[in-house]
Amino acid sequence: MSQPVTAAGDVPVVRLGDAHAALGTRPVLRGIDLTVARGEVVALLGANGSGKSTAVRSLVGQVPLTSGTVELFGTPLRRFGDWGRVGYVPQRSTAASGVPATVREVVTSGRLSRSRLRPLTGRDRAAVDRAIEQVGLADRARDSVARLSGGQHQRVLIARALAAGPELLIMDEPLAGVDLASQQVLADVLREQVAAGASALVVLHELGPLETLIDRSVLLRDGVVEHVYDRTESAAVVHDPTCHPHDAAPAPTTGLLT
Ligand SMILES: Nc1ncnc2c1ncn2[C@@H]1O[C@H](COP(=O)(O)OP(=O)(O)OP(=O)(O)O)[C@@H](O)[C@H]1O
Repeated sequence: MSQPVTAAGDVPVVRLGDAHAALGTRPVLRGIDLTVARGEVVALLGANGSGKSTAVRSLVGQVPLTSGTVELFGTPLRRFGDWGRVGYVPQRSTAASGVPATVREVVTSGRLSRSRLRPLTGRDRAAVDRAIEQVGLADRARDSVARLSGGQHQRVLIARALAAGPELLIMDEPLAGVDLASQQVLADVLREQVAAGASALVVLHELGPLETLIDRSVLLRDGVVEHVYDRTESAAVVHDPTCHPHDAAPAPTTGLLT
């Protein structure tokens, strides 16, 4: 299985090693190895139920591993506390809530990991404004999130993740059910973040406008890594009907694979 080549001493920003996890009694991750090198954008692909969300949720401590290791920036998760370095965009359906809050309030909550509960400074407020601008919602900052479209709501979640100035973005299906304009906003934001040195792990069903940004794609099937595709293969894998991650078809056997 190909893994990214990293210079000696260049610690991956994400490392899952032989990760096992269960939801209830059901084993969902069955020995996953996954790394994201510094500056890399990795897509996590796979059919519905293959374990993608569980894998990313294990990285942010929402699903405990039954065995194996999780490291962020070279630190085991249990000792990792520098959450300002990580921007997490959960699946929108799980993040939707009935709590009335404005766009600015939701995005500001993403800054708390940096402000560490002290009163917000001018710098904090500027970071929040910048994140809202990055996703093109400056004119909606005072609106209740309840009044936003699905795509706009997704942009709010992305801005919340950006507010802390993260070095690593972990995003769970950020394109799902989102209009094309919002998909393009995400692509532009991600390009900017990567140009500034950030890394990303993105759960996707389609690469869409993110296609040119993806360095590697990791395909999960039934809780294991089935294949890792490099940059050139990644675009083909989601376009090839024989290995579309939506399909529960057998392992791809086309010329894509090496
Ligand atoms: N709370 C739960 N208890 C038991 N099983 C669960 C629970 N939540 C999810 N599962 C099951 O765990 C498996 C993996 O779920 P997961 O959400 O990680 O998959 P996924 O690859 O992200 O799927 P999708 O593309 O549909 O979001 C699925 O079969 C799902 O039905």
